[in-house]
Amino acid sequence: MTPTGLATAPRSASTFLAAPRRRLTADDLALYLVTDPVLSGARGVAAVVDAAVAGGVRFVQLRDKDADDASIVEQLVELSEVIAGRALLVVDDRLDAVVEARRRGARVDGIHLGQSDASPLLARSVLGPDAIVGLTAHTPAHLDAVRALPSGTVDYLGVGVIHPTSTKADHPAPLGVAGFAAFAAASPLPCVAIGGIERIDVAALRAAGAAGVAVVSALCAAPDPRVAARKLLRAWGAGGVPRVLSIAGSDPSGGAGIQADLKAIAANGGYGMAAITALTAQNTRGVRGVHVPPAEFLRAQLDAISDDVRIDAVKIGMLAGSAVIAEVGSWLREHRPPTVVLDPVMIATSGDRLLDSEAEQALRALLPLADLLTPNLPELAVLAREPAATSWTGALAQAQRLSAETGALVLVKGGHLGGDEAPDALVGPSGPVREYPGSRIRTASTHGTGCSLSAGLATRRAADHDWRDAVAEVRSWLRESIVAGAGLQVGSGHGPVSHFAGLWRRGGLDAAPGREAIAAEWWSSIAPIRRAIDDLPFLQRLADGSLPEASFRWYLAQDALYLRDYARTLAEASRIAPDSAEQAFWAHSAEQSVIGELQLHASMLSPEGVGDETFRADPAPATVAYLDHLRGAAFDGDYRVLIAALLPCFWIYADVGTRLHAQAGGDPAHPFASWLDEYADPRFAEATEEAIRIVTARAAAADVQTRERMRIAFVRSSEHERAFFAAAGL
Ligand SMILES: Nc1ncnc2c1ncn2[C@@H]1O[C@H](COP(=O)(O)OP(=O)(O)O)[C@@H](O)[C@H]1O
Ligand SMILES: Cc1ncc(COP(=O)(O)O)c(N)n1
Ligand SMILES: [Mg+2]
Repeated sequence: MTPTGLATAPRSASTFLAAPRRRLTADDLALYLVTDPVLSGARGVAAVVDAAVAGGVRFVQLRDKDADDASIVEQLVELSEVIAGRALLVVDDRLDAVVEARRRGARVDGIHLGQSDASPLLARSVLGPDAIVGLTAHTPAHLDAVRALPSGTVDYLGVGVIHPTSTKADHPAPLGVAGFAAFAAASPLPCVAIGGIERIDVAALRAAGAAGVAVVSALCAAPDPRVAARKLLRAWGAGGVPRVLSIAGSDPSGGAGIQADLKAIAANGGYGMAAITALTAQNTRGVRGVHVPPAEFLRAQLDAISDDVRIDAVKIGMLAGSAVIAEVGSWLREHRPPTVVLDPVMIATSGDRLLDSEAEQALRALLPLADLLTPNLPELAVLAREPAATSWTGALAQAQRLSAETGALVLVKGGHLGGDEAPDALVGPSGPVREYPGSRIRTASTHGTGCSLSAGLATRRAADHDWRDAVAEVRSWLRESIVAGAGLQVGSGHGPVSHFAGLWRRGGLDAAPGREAIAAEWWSSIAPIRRAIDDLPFLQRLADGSLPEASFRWYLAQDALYLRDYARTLAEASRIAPDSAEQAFWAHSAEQSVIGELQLHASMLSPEGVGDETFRADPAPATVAYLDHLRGAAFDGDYRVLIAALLPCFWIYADVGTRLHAQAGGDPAHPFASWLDEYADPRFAEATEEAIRIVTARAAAADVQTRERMRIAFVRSSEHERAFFAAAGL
């Protein structure tokens, strides 16, 4: 078969569409926010709603007893924009306001009625069969009245109060949890508990049969409603495995598209679902054909999922063409889950087109609906309508413009820059939020890396992680999976990554890589830095003895300044070490730096006696920068990050020292013999091995975020090592 382009198939006999839609999914009611203008304070109700919805609230009731109808309409219009389809919105009591807000284009899903408000029958007939109608109830007589209504008139009951509360004047006698349980058992409709509910009540109310808990002050008066919502949902038992939907194309070879996404979601701890936008006929060598089923059928897949399942995050991949984009956009506007990651797939790793060129404009319109975009450099350029960036700083600036234009965060992937580095950066409207340095892994197993990255990110974010941490964690997982990809032996082109490499190696999701694997990964992380150090003329001429004496003295004077404070950070590591063997090791290393290495420097700098010339030099910028980095790590207070920052001064010196010593041939007449001997000393090699053992053991025992922070501290120190040697100039 030859490439067919992006042909859309005609509606075939096997395509059927049946779509009875339900108003409420099982857990929309789990955490129900009732707004309060006073408790929301100066930040305002809209800000509280925005944060609470970001924290997982899926049901919002606007309640403002004092506002007039015009103000309620205004507020509904504003809240409907803020919510943007991420949650259902109803209003307390005001039927006319719903009608008017809807007329003005607001999405208002329904109404909540008190016993003395308009009748449920009237509300249902005015708002139509798809609207949500809720009713307050707390007595057996209320239940009898509900049973007398035609079925489908009321969707849920708000039942309370559970505890005495100040947010409802003249509330009835509190039911307590036991009273609620008795009421819910007799009710024909789902019952949401309301009234003075705090986090400690949530589990008991769920056990008592509640369909959800409605809260006012627990969210409106919370310092951060997003965090408060997360905690309440966790207490409800909803904080578990995130449900993640991939909307993407199929890759039958299993390396990219939905197949990669489902593996990436599972490997990162999520439950994966997939709605297929297009089928590709591809393998590791390229794409042979693309078949795009009718967009209405994609919509049927999406509706089938969202009618039944609470979706915590969506990852969007291959969209093929504008019809699919329009369908995804319209679905997203109605059901926007709390997390949306959009990987603007345009061209496959093999170079084949996965998006019609005329669909680029339509894709741009979709971007504001995403929370995070993950373009590679060519895709970034297309979206920004600019030529492709040729430098990393250029790419960051381009990403900043795209973020400002779309309101989404942008993860720029430096993979397409070429060279030894494969950095990524998280960029917001005011510039980079965090950069993630990383060396390029030499491998052909990169098919589906972009798909896997974006699906992993949606999952980690939905599991309650900060975007910055989510990126660090997913990168660490993906790098391990890329390294292991070749071992799968799938295909002869760009092979897939091994999504479960970490799991298979150790037989558990939380298991950390072993010490040796960490040492190997970190050492390979700094391969380009080590190569750059080896290429410095300063070190080459130190080895062959041709380095001018003055350059060497300059270097020694800086190194003396460095060692004095390096010894102090070693002592700090000793001070905060959690066990006495490590405490002794760092204390001994501090002592060695002062009495061993520093005395050598002093004797070479001022042969007359210690102290004379040793610390006279002005510290060079590279010296200051390196020491600031170490002191920053010490100040940060995490022992593990501090010792990771201290490690390159052992490891790189032992490595460079041994090789220079070998090059110099152990010649006692060599002008720099005593310096070369010091760092090639077997005792220094032993100390280095011990330092590597201690640091990598701590890394293996650390959580994945700390491990990544350790690795980054290690890479930064290594870069300071290079800059320090380079500063000696020539
Ligand atoms: N050879 C590699 N070494 C290290 N990281 C890589 C390599 N190839 C891709 N990555 C990482 O995989 C992720 C996906 O990037 P990339 O392959 O550039 O995206 P895409 O597949 O969309 O072109 C990025 O985090 C990137 O840094
Ligand atoms: C169905 C499908 N979707 C996406 C990609 C892009 O893959 P990559 O992650 O390598 O950019 C692909 N090759 N096939
Ligand atoms: Mg890609």
